[in-house]
Amino acid sequence: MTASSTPEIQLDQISMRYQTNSTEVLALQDVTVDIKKGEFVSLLGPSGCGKTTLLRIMADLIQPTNGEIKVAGESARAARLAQKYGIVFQSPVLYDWRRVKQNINLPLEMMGIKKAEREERVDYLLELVGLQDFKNKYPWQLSGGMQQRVAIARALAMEPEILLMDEPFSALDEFTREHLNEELLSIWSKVGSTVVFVTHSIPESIFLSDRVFVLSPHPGRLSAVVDIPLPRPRTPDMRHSPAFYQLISDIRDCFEGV
Ligand SMILES: Nc1ncnc2c1ncn2[C@@H]1O[C@H](COP(=O)(O)OP(=O)(O)OP(=O)(O)O)[C@@H](O)[C@H]1O
Repeated sequence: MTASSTPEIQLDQISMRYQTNSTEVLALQDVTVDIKKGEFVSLLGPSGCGKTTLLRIMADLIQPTNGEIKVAGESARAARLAQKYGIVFQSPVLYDWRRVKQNINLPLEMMGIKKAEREERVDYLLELVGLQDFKNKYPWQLSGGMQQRVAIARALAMEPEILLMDEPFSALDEFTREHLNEELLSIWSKVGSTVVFVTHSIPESIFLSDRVFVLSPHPGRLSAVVDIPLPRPRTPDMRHSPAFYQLISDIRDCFEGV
């Protein structure tokens, strides 16, 4: 999978100020960056540095106080209305009374897609996330990692151009998380979406991304953009390579002194 040079998401001087009764929080200040079509980028930073805020601005769930965002040359609102986004949250938001296949089917039903096409697409998605044998189970019968795979399949149902993921694996154990990182890359190589992935894990951001956007807190600023030149496909052994350790060290250095 290679990213094209066309900017898919353009953030220009984005600032976000939250107003509560007594206080004001400057959550983001002057974030300017382009994300290319087909690129996999991570937003990395400590708790409270504005990662979720930035993702929500990209998704058109909240409006920035200042600055402009363009998605494929149009507003984020136009992109949302054109169903360009798939979103995966930290905890999988699944309907417990619907079977796995019905959860994945939901956005397709809502869009009025014909039954035969829906069935074909759900089968493809189940295969993509490796859950064919579990399609008739209910979410509560699945492990946390499997539930998150259902959420990913559902987010991909409308074939979104852009997949926005907010710490999707942070509640999972280390083994499951690393395994799902590999699966996510395999899925991404097949669907070709642009991915924006929020994490506070340095190794996770390196393993997944083409570029890592390092955010520093109070106020949230883009303090560095780090290229990850590791070859693709990424393999588990890369996590133990000198190049990987060097990138961890480089990114740690970005946090020093901020
Ligand atoms: N709705 C809100 N009202 C007021 N302040 C908010 C609101 N949402 C976020 N904030 C504040 O904005 C800052 C950035 O929050 P945000 O959730 O974007 O950070 P984050 O990097 O995603 O954190 P975490 O890793 O803990 O999820 C924080 O100081 C937070 O308290």
